[in-house]
Amino acid sequence: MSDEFDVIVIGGGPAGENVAARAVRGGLTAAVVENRLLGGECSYWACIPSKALLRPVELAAEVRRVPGLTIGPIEAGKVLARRDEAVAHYDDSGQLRWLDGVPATLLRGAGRLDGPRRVRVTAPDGSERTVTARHAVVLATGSTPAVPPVPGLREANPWTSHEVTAATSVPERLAVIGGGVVACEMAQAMHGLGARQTTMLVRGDRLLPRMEPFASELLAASFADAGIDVRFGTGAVAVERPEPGGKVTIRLPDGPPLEADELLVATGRKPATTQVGLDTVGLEPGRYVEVDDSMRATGVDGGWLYAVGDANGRTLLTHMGKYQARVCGDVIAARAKGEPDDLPALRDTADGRGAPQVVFTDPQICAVGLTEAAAREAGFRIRTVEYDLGSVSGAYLLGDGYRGRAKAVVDEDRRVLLGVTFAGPGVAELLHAATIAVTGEVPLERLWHAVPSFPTVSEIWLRLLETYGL
Ligand SMILES: Cc1cc2nc3c(=O)[nH]c(=O)nc-3n(C[C@H](O)[C@H](O)[C@H](O)COP(=O)(O)OP(=O)(O)OC[C@H]3O[C@@H](n4cnc5c(N)ncnc54)[C@H](O)[C@@H]3O)c2cc1C
Ligand SMILES: NC(=O)c1ccc[n+]([C@@H]2O[C@H](COP(=O)([O-])OP(=O)(O)OC[C@H]3O[C@@H](n4cnc5c(N)ncnc54)[C@H](O)[C@@H]3O)[C@@H](O)[C@H]2O)c1
Repeated sequence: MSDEFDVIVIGGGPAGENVAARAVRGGLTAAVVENRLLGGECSYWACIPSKALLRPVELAAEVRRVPGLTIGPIEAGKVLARRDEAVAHYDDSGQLRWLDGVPATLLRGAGRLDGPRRVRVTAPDGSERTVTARHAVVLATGSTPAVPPVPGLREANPWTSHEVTAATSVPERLAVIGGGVVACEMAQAMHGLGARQTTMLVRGDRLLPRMEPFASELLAASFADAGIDVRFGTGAVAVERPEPGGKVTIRLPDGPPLEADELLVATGRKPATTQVGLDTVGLEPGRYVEVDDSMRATGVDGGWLYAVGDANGRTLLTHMGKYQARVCGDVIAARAKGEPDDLPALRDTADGRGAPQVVFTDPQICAVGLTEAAAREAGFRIRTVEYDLGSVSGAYLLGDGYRGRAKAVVDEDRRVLLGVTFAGPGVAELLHAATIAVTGEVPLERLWHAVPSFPTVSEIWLRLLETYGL
């Protein structure tokens, strides 16, 4: 096997895989170094299993809202079995076949930079080899869960996103530290699959603090209805678990301690860049790798190092990592061939403006662009419009007691949308229309002619524009 490739990608998650595919499409050779499973965190311990666990919970809630249908308890065992199928039983041979077809080479093992354009790969059997990149090395090593320094927490061996998405049973009593996306999605999944007591310890005053406040409120109301105990302004001050895998006691700032059978820590991520040899190329290990809009790492002589996906910290979402990967693979190919490297498609212009995101809870929460607070902070002259989604015929027909809301943030100087947020059952598929409107900076007067079909939830677009005054 060759020891030289045009491009070497360290990390075979969704971002890394896509860099390799685009570079090969551009006429280059590529190798992907992966030390666990090709497909990355997203395929086995994040997006895919979490959504497989949430789907029946969401569907059961939808069915319960429609009179005339009855539904029994969810059979957690069957849901966990379907999750196992969704993660291909933690076997990446399907992904390998895909990579072979690209075609690109898999180097199974841990990759580490070893000076400019060199990567040392330690195979699972401990053997080592050094491979060289003719044009570029791309770091796509992702991120790992951050565990806060609470006394006793690490020793208690809590669940992180990794363990909860791979759970083989549902704990009777689950405690969750955090109020972000992982905490909300996984608290709902475990509660819906049968946890008898689910308690969330949220240090702030609302769930999903980066979303519009109304979305946080709707979600909190839904959790309260479902019997999830959400406690704001609190957190763990100490954790005890005398028996490995046994009962956990969580000491709180005040009041009696909380007892649980399992504890999930969902307090954000840290970059997986401590063990990748950043020090050999003049960068500081353990930090997000700062990149320019062509995904090239800043501060590295020769401009041969790139970073995509979670590893650069721009936006920790699969679709954004894959978008960056397309930019990166294409720009590397253009530069290698001496072609223009500054075309619009060769720059990341979507990060930093409020990337589209769907939180797959019930209600679903999704948003793109700027929230009202972010737009004000950025100095825009704005007006906001809100509308009750339950008053839209298409939403009403989805089920009784449909609760949802939408909000648009309008740039008053240009009369275009800066951001849109939807909260409600089944709103995820509304988001891409908003993404097109915001990214395309479609004038409201033009948007008026995009007529939504009756009776769909998309009629919310008409109602928002009417509320604005069109
Ligand atoms: C529970 C959960 C649910 C999520 N749900 C969603 C969702 O619904 N939608 C969404 O858009 N995002 C979601 N995310 C975020 C998403 O998982 C990440 O943004 C995405 O996985 C990042 O992709 P990546 O390719 O950058 O990194 P990863 O997917 O983390 O892949 C990195 C790969 O690099 C490998 N690697 C690391 N170091 C080395 C090394 N030294 N040598 C060789 N290989 C190495 C790892 O083994 C891994 O396979 C979720 C995250 C979590 C935790
Ligand atoms: N559906 C999706 O798109 C999806 C699903 C899951 C995860 N993700 C992505 O994965 C990433 C990680 O998710 P996450 O939920 O772990 O992170 P997050 O940043 O969304 O939320 C972390 C939460 O933990 C809190 N927190 C931080 N430190 C704490 C501490 N010491 N004590 C108590 N609380 C603390 C924060 O205030 C925040 O509310 C996010 O960027 C998210 O976008 C996306």
